Amino acid sequence: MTAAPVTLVFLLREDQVLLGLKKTGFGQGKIVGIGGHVEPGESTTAAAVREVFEETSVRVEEAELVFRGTVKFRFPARPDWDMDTSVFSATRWLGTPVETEEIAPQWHPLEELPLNSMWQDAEHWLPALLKGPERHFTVLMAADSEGVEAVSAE
Ligand SMILES: Nc1[nH]c(=O)nc2c1ncn2[C@H]1C[C@H](O)[C@@H](COP(=O)(O)OP(=O)(O)OP(=O)(O)O)O1
Repeated sequence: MTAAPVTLVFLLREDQVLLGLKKTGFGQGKIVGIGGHVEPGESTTAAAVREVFEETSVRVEEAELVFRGTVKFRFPARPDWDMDTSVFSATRWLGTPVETEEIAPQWHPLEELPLNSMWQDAEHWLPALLKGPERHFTVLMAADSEGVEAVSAE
């Protein structure tokens, strides 16, 4: 089965990052990054812009997106959940994040990421992608599709 292309966009202001409490669907109840599926025929950056707007009402220009790397999520017990994630950040946008049906946006200090409330794999890739140069990770999920079996980085 082919992994679905998805995006994550991390808005950065001073020493904070915008995350959100996922209220519905995949990852419900977890604090997650803003993003979602790339639609057929859509570019990755266009999908990133659309998902930020749909989930937070914030407008980001495609030109403001900085590519930070990739994360491949592999769910051996649920191959239909496999995703190939393109990760972006942005420091300029229009508007203030507002709660939507899908996400309650929250600013978090970069030095105090809410890793205990996120997907268990986030600690392995999120701090590195937010801070460092471009990186490429593969996350192999455990059989329960919650724990982490292995993480590799290029
Ligand atoms: N193991 C994992 N750890 C993590 O931190 N984020 C993960 C993850 N597996 C998937 N994701 C993220 C990547 C992507 O941004 C998001 C996919 O979420 P959604 O299903 O909510 O996508 P959409 O917003 O397109 O929603 P739908 O249109 O309702 O499918 O989940």
